Amino acid sequence: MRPVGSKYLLEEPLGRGATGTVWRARQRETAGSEAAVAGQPGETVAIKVLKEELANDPDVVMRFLRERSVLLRLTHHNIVRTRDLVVEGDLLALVMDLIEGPDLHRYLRENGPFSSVAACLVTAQVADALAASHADGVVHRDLKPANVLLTEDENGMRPMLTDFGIARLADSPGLTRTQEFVGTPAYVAPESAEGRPQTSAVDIYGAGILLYELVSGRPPFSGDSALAVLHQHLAQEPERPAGIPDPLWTVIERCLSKNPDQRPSADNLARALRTVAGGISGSATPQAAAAAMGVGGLLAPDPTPAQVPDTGGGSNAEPTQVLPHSSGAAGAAAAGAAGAAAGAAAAGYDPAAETNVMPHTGGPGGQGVPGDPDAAPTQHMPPVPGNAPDQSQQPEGPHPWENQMRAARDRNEQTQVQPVDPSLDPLRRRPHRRAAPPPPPQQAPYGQQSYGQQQYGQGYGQQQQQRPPMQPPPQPPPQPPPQRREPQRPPQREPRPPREPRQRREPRQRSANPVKIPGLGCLKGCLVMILIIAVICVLAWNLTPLPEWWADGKNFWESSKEVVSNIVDSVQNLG
Ligand SMILES: Nc1ncnc2c1ncn2[C@@H]1O[C@H](COP(=O)(O)OP(=O)(O)OP(=O)(O)O)[C@@H](O)[C@H]1O
Repeated sequence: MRPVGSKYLLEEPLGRGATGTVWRARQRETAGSEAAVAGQPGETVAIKVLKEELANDPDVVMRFLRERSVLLRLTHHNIVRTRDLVVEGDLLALVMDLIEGPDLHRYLRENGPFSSVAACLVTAQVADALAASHADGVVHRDLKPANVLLTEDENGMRPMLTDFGIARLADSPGLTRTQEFVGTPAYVAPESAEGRPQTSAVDIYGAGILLYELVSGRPPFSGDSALAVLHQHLAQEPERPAGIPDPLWTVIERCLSKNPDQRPSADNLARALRTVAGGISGSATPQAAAAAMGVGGLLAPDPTPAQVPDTGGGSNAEPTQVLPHSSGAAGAAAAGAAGAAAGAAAAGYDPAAETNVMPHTGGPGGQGVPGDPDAAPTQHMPPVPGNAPDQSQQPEGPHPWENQMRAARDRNEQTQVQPVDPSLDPLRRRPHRRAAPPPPPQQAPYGQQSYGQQQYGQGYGQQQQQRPPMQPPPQPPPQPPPQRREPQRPPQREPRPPREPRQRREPRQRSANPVKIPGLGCLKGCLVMILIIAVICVLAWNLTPLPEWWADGKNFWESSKEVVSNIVDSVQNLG
């Protein structure tokens, strides 16, 4: 069993995705006040340990720390709760509630498609989770059956949406340096595939695909390669599976609109699906059936969808929305690319596979490059020539956070999760970023307002999971006796006021001439100048008639000695 921080022990792997491995783990001791759920010793939890390449990416680390309060406060009846975020040396991990049931992908594989009514009711709960997160400004961006876990409660099967924040953590400039984006081809919205501005409507598209898959057993678009699938998202209408009631098909079609503005809000989707479920069930009343037939009127879009900045999708003011994204290829490029690149990405492509790291729709003839052996279905594709982001915007030199991480690693820190002061966010000043990151989420709401109180005081109130109020954060808990740590840390000092960030200094230029001019304070220069003067004097003495005029033909050394002894005599006489 491997410890994670001082608080958790990894027991056995539950599964592996493109962004990390999920472990069943046990709480070793109660977590400190920095965790959303302190937990009890012996309690079982699920821990997602992020892949090394993510954990080593300073941008991911920065976002991990900065967004911890967003992730920790995202609580809903249908969202797997994130209990804690752990940073320890090279390791980044999310501690979650352990859900014992299967995920929807596995459930579908083992049990086949759902009835139309069941599919509506399951997707309605997923839409509830999306409505809550969108209201908080969080866009999931990787909605798919594998990210919906099923648990049983007194009301039957309850879907729980997980992996919130993973896409946003993984979608790092460090990764997008290679002009890739994170997503799963079968569930990627057209605007994401094309690199157009993204909003919470991408999640509605994902919900539409999920709903389609629940009733038909397969996603609407599939193909031999990732690009072939992306092409269909962009250009092809979904085929209507046999036996789907009209109102349900209306909902699916609206969710799968190519135009994000025509997709319903998550709230409206949930309401519409419940109306459809009520109207198509065997025991439906005529009124319920009529209401279901009029479902189109319930599918109003979100007038203020949560934005995904840096995709061109919104302002940078919202801390919860920063999802940097590299620019992508035009739809036409994708369409043209699909066929040509089909062979490149064909091998091993599974439309329902785990999150893929995908290019922004590669250009014609794109060749696959070796993928990550840890995540076999992950597909890396080359960038489109001419669509590569401006190289001048690439970061140069070490990332400011590298120093902080290195310092943390050198101290061999255990479970240090620190809130980040917005004024200290070094990325705000990074020249390569187009958009300054927004201020980090406020610490104040901890313990003051539960998520449900903030967003759904009345509506979904009874569905909210109330988190126990938290202690005011920043005083770190006393450290456990160090196992590997060398010297004892000094006692906690008063927190310092935020310092003005230092400008990065240009590396010092060495002069082409290593000898400084005398008079500018350089001893070496003085000595060299004295030497030069002495050489000039010797040359002048030997090559000019100076000795005849001045010293009756004596050589340089004799006359020099005479001059020096005269000076010494004069000084002594003066004394
Ligand atoms: N909180 C949890 N409790 C129990 N099992 C979980 C939990 N979270 C994830 N799992 C399981 O762990 C496995 C891997 O999860 P992970 O999220 O890494 O997979 P994935 O969604 O395919 O990956 P990715 O989103 O990175 O592509 C899945 O089978 C999932 O069912």
